[in-house]
Amino acid sequence: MAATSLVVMGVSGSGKSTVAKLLAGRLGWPFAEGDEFHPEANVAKMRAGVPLTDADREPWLRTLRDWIGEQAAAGKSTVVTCSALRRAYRDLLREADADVRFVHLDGTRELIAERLAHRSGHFMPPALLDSQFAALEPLGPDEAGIVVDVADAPEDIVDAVVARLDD
Ligand SMILES: Nc1ncnc2c1ncn2[C@@H]1O[C@H](COP(=O)(O)OP(=O)(O)OP(=O)(O)O)[C@@H](O)[C@H]1O
Ligand SMILES: O=C(O)[C@H](O)[C@@H](O)[C@H](O)[C@H](O)CO
Repeated sequence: MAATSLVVMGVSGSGKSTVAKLLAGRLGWPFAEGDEFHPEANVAKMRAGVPLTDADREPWLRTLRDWIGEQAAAGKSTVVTCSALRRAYRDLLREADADVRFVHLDGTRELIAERLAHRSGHFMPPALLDSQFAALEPLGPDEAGIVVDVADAPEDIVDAVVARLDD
């Protein structure tokens, strides 16, 4: 049985880091913060308020895919944060030799903008939120994964994900 990788996805500020760290702790699975896999040029671009292009994201997605694959080859299931906004990005991550499933943190622009307005110490400017929603393609019915509501508390979201792991 292949190892699983749960990719916690959604727009900037949807709570990926918050939820994924809790989830990884609960499951005891290795965790990767997708933000840390960006080439320096991508971080500089986002910091400057410029949305990433498909070409910018491709090398980043490849390194994440490779990390998932390496862990799976060692028999380890993983939790990863990655915005994974477009289906093509998720297709790339699914190339990993693992059971790759997505957890979409779904919420309104209003709620997420409000949270971003109160977050400090992060390179991603709130002004990029509209571009994130513009790029977002929700999970298709044929894509393995679940959608959770970010209005719920992080612990409740983790409970919901764990409860559905055996689906
Ligand atoms: N379910 C939640 N309820 C209340 N506040 C939350 C919830 N999830 C996250 N937050 C808060 O919202 C802000 C954004 O969360 P977080 O940094 O985890 O998002 P992110 O998706 O990882 O963002 P980015 O993609 O920009 O790194 C943080 O200040 C966090 O504390
Ligand atoms: O695809 C993207 O535009 C990026 O991945 C962003 O979403 C950031 O990495 C992150 O979510 C912001 O901190």
